[in-house]
Amino acid sequence: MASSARSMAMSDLGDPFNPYIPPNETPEEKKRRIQREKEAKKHSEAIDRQLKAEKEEMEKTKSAKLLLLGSSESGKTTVLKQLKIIHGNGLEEERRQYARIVHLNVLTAMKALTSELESSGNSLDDPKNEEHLEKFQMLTTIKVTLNRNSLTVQAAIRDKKSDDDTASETFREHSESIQALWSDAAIRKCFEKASNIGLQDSAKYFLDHVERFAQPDYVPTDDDILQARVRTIGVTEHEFRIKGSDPEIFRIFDVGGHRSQRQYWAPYFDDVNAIIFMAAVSAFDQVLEEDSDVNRMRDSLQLFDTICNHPLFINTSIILFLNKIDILKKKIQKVKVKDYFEEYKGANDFQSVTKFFQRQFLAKNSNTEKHIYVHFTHATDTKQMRVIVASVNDIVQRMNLKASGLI
Ligand SMILES: Nc1nc2c(ncn2[C@@H]2O[C@H](COP(=O)(O)OP(=O)(O)OP(=O)(O)O)[C@@H](O)[C@H]2O)c(=O)[nH]1
Ligand SMILES: [Mg+2]
Repeated sequence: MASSARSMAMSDLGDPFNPYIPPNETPEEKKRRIQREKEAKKHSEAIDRQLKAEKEEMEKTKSAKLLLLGSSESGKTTVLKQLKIIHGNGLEEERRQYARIVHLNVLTAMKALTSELESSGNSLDDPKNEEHLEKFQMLTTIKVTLNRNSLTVQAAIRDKKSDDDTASETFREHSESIQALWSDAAIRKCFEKASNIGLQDSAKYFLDHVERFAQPDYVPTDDDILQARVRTIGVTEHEFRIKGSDPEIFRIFDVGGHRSQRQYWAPYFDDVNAIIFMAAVSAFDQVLEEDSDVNRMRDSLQLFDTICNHPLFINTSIILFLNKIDILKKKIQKVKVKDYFEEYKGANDFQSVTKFFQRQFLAKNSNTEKHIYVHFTHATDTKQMRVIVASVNDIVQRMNLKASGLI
């Protein structure tokens, strides 16, 4: 008897919902009591759930919603990566998955160069490199596979499970040939000449580091990830908490800028606090990948016109990032803006050219009340982006104070 009483007391101690058991409880009373306790627990859980939902809703209304918009390759996802470095948990989550994107980027860059060499009718400078060229040209047949792979890479980053390593295997099989070809003067000539052969802006960065990327234990650095290019498909949402700012939570939406992707933007146009519109100022002499009849800069200007004057964005502030200024600086030493924009009468120097493009964008805005903040950016440079991100944060906070009537 004594031992059973003790064992009962011990089991009571372990149950917080059962602090007291009436003595001489009949089985019927026990059943009712357990039923009551179950209901109390259910009720308390429902209250917890409601409180949690209210807290989430409150945080949502206290957060700032920002859209990253712009044409393809303008640098939207790069800015997002910088935000992860500056205000998030860094790039650890995607670091390993990026190895195959880096490998794919190298393959794609060399593919564009060898195709250009072929169509120009020129031959390699060093005949010893012929065997490497032949080996590389065999890749034509798997180009489709590589493109498909770039999409699965993006899916892999999202759901973090994919062991499809075709790109890395192909890269390692060809890394020696790529290095030999990249050192050939005829290939270098193709690189210097062509700005419209499908070469991504970071092609040189990737081709210069092939040896490091080919190491069996290669893990991408932050810079490798910032330079890597994978086209965004669909729209992705990212949340950042910036301590000490008001609001603290920033919800940032990164969209795909390719023309086929723009149809997916509209559902995200409600309750937007600010738009970061990105345009690559260096792209004035390039055409769209999706339509070789359209100049990239003119496409950006047209898109900016649509966004700026969109009925849902009448009062939405726009932060305009005129990006890739590092590439622009180099490019205008050789390429004349007036060859692509006949209306341009100024000098071909950085100050005059950037002023001209800034005016072109601002002229699209038909609402004089609307604020458009302009920044000249170099999105792959973390140091510069720290300063830019801080000033974007200032703008959003000022907007917030204004909205609350405090200023
Ligand atoms: N040199 C240089 N490269 C940049 C800069 N900004 C972005 N890039 C590179 O440009 C390429 C395209 O950048 P993304 O950020 O992927 O472009 P995106 O706007 O997200 O493109 P979509 O997803 O297709 O809409 C990447 O290889 C980046 O590393 C810049 O300011 N300077
Ligand atoms: Mg992107």
